[in-house]
Amino acid sequence: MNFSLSTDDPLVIALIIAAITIVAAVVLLTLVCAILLPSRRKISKRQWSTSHCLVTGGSSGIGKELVRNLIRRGVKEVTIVARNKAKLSAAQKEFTTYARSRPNQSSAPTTIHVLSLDLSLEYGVIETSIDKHVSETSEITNLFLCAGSALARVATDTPPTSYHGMMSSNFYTCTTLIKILLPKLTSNAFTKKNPSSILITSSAAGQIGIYGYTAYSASKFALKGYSDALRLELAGKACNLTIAFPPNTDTPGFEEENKGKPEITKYIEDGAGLWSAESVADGMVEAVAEGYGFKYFGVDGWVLHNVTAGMGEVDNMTDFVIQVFFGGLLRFIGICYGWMFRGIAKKSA
Ligand SMILES: CCCCCCCCCCCCCCCC(=O)[C@@H](N)CO
Repeated sequence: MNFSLSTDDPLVIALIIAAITIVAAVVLLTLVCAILLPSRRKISKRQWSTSHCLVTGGSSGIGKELVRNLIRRGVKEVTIVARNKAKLSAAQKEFTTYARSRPNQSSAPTTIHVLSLDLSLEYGVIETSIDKHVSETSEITNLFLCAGSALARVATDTPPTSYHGMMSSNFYTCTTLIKILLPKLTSNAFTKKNPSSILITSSAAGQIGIYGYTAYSASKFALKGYSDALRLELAGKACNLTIAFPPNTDTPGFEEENKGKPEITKYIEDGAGLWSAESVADGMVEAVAEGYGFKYFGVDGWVLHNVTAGMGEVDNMTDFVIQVFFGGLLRFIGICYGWMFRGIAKKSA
């Protein structure tokens, strides 16, 4: 048979048309996304040097490492918000020394403010305290919400009040501060070249319901729903919103939550590894500096992020291509993991 005869074959012609259609669709969709995708607003080095960062939960764990990271970036002022006065003044002392000893200083050492405040108090009390602090220092330009805690219990072992407790420590701490500071963070003082920023700390357990995290997962999922809705309010405003989904992180809080944690929970979450607070904090600040909407950690985090994309905003071109063209494959992997987790839970039932 010669060549011209085989291209006459209707099957070959159909295949060629199909291939051209698929390639054209991929190119067209990607092009449309490239045009419609809003450009990321980065925070420049110069801008950090004029910023006042407020960090909740900044006296311990990820929040504390995040403060250290901000000092290294040469931010102008940091306010650490936490409950424990003794821990706060210890952190203030430690960080003031650290700020002064920071090598290669191109800007003045960071000023460390502390604000002792129980973020589970009534809204009015918190608002008064924050307003007073701002008037005594300067306007907040970057908000880092790292306060939170974890309870690892199955539903039958979770006291009813612990659901309120988890929402109060992980969710309301964020919504309250954003309510207070959002008008200023979205004011005309900020521009596309000089944006303000908000970081919300969810968890990998805010992307996937993990055995033994009934109350905790719920509070971290709440942050995802909240931030998806809030992101739309920020359209056209020069305020970046980043939500982070860290895996297990080596902190005092993690040691605390491990007491009484079900073995199955430990087994499942161990799969994503144990990260240092320093690397998680650095990843989060870097994501904020780069203007990313979502921050995940490691390969598991990457898969979880793309498989749970749902109706959330698309962050960048890579995510667009992965989610649109490989979403089905990732979902299949997710289903297989689900079967595995179900098997683990069933065996110990
Ligand atoms: C589709 C396939 C994806 C597969 C990967 C699944 C692995 C799941 C591991 C998740 C680890 C979650 C840790 C959260 C820990 C946490 O937030 C608390 N310890 C708080 O301190």
